[in-house]
Amino acid sequence: MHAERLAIPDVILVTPARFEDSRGFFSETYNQDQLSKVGITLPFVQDNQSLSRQKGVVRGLHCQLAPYEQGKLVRVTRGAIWDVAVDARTGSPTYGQWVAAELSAENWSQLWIPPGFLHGFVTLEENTEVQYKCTSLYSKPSERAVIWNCPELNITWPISEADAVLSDKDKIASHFSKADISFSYNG
Ligand SMILES: Cc1cn([C@H]2C[C@H](O)[C@@H](COP(=O)(O)OP(=O)(O)O[C@H]3O[C@@H](C)C(=O)[C@@H](O)[C@H]3O)O2)c(=O)[nH]c1=O
Repeated sequence: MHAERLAIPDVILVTPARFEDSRGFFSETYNQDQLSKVGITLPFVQDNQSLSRQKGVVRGLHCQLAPYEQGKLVRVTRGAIWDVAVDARTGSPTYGQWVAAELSAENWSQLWIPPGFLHGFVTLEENTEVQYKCTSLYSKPSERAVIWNCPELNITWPISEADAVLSDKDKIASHFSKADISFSYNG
């Protein structure tokens, strides 16, 4: 497994080894021991999967408030996404900043997004399947959303606004400063 800290160092791009042979490949897609060696130690309690039929589907930017804040380990098993994490931890030196990585069934990378971040992605291919492990259970009342193209965040998305396909909920999401989202930062 290869691990790389991104410009916000608490966000980690991990790429499990893939053993190819004439049949196809084998890969350990989750190994608690290897992840804990690179600092991903929180236990996961829920696995999610979504399918987006179109290219340009934007999901996000989402989070759940404390005590249901979620760390997420995101991967793609079909297609490709541009995956974005926004630091929403009050007091963090990178508060309000974002990082992104392309995750695909081909590059086999996974993005670790700790609790205290907003998460969102856009699909780069049709029929993209995203799977992610979460450190906290779903809590509908705790869900918050920030508009994907919030000018305060200035995220570089690889699609035009006209091509974005959003849920009704995500279309009317708030700006970052109006969303009333606050997470603690523990250094
Ligand atoms: C997130 C979630 C949704 N649901 C239900 C609620 C709703 O009826 C349906 C679709 O939910 P949404 O429209 O919120 O799905 P989606 O827009 O894919 O939301 C997801 O986006 C990405 C970016 C994340 O990071 C996730 O945590 C989650 O917020 O699924 C659950 O039952 N459990 C869950 O954990």
